[in-house]
Amino acid sequence: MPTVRRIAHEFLERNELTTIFGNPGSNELPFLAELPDTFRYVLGLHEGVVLGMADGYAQATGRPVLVNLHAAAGSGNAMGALTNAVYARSPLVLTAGQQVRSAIGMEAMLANVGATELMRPLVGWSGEPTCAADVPRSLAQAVFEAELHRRPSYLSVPYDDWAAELDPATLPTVDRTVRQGRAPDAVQLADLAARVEAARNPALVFGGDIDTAGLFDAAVRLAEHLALATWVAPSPHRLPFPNRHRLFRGVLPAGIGPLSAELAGHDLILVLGAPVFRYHQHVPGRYLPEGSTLVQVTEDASAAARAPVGEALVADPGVVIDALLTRIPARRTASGEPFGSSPEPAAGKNALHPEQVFAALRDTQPGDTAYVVESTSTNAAWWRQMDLRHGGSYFFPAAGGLGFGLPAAIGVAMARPDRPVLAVIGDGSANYGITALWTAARYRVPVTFLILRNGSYGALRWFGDLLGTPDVPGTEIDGIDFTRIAEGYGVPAASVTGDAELRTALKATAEGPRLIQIDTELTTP
Ligand SMILES: Cc1ncc(Cn2c(C)c(CCOP(=O)(O)OP(=O)(O)O)sc2=O)c(N)n1
Ligand SMILES: [Ca+2]
Repeated sequence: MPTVRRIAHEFLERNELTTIFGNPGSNELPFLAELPDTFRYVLGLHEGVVLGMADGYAQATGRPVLVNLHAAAGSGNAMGALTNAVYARSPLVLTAGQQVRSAIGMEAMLANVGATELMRPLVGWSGEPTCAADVPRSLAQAVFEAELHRRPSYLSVPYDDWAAELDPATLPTVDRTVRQGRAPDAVQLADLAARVEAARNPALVFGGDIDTAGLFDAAVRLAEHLALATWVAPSPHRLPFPNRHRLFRGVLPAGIGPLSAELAGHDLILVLGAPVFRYHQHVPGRYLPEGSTLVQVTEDASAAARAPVGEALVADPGVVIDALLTRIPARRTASGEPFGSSPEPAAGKNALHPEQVFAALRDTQPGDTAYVVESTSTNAAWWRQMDLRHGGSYFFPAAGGLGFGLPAAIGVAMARPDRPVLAVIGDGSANYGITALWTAARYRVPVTFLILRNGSYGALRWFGDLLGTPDVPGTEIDGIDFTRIAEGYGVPAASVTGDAELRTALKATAEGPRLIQIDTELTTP
């Protein structure tokens, strides 16, 4: 009779979960034994890195991804990175080994006490089978829960279950398929189209889910068809619309009052694929401008339920975009070049200004480069200088949890070997996932890691001023040499100064991973 392990491997293979991101302990070895050759195990040296790589991979493929962690200690290490995956709506399937059932209550070593509660409220579903015979079904449920709700799930399995033999005839079927469709009905679509048509001055706001769902080009078609001013929702973890498009008006500010002021004059605000909204620094004010109404279209029922303002339609934004394109006559106005150009970059005094660094990226990197960005004081400079015109071009930690950038860049590069991948990482952020450099070297992942070294937690210096606490400790991190750290992990590295040296380094090609360190001037986000 087949073992639980073999049935589980067969289920995972059938559902294309054959890349496992993990860091093992003794509890996990019985699951990892006898892995079929079709599986690929990607080792990360810290569970935060494991989770970040899986998040990048899941975002770049759009598919559920298997993660294998070591009991409570490994699961706990992954929780920071897990907050990003939750808000990126990445369908991760977290599995962790557990002590044998009879040793959990006595809290023997490596017992994951309260395992199903450990990862809540972050995961959507969490389970630990009550017997070996329920492991295959539980694994299937963990996969389908993650895929249906686009929220990580967590499965804890006692390590002696995997070798148990089962009679397949007695098993709940694990070759099920589970699909969902969220198409609004004809009346809902007609109502929405009528509201957009009747609006005097509607505005579009696209969120990161538009890019995750592969709707970047559809968003451009809708904006151009309706000739509407278009924003990106605040705190974007993905770019859903070309940031140099003539209809693009910017990333909305992440304060309640400033966001509302930015949309003044628009009587209908149509939000597609975003929560309403991912505010950040608390700047109170009206949620909407006087006389404005808001309609949110999202697949994320929880985001719809928790919004503080507006109406929501829980539906596939792609279906709604298609419906608006067919139901509303085109309003094409100005023709000509749809894209504008970037302004002259601000110049640094003692080191390069981040705008100069980003202008160098724009001028030297291929147009389809996928950028993984985690440099928290340079967002304004980034959007002023970059010219991103393709879907899947921008990834940022969705919950602002640092340690995403280095690992996620590896995950994106593994998922998309057809696209160049470049990580733009602050010298603060780099330390939270630095062990990812070993994985990049070990698997020869062709990523360029660009470290912006301003010697500080720049964003916190800005927040300190904003919050009236300018003299707080713990924001200076000068003196770190990432080239020597990178070399220690096996990644070739160079430190460059000045624009010309940076451009020369960026134009060079590399077979595997490489790190470039550049000193930059401290700026405000
Ligand atoms: C896991 C984690 N720890 C701490 C923080 C707090 N934090 C920290 C420490 C920031 C500074 C990041 O510094 P950096 O060098 O990466 O980028 P800048 O200098 O451009 O801000 S921004 C921020 O929110 C965080 N977001 N996530
Ligand atoms: Ca910094």
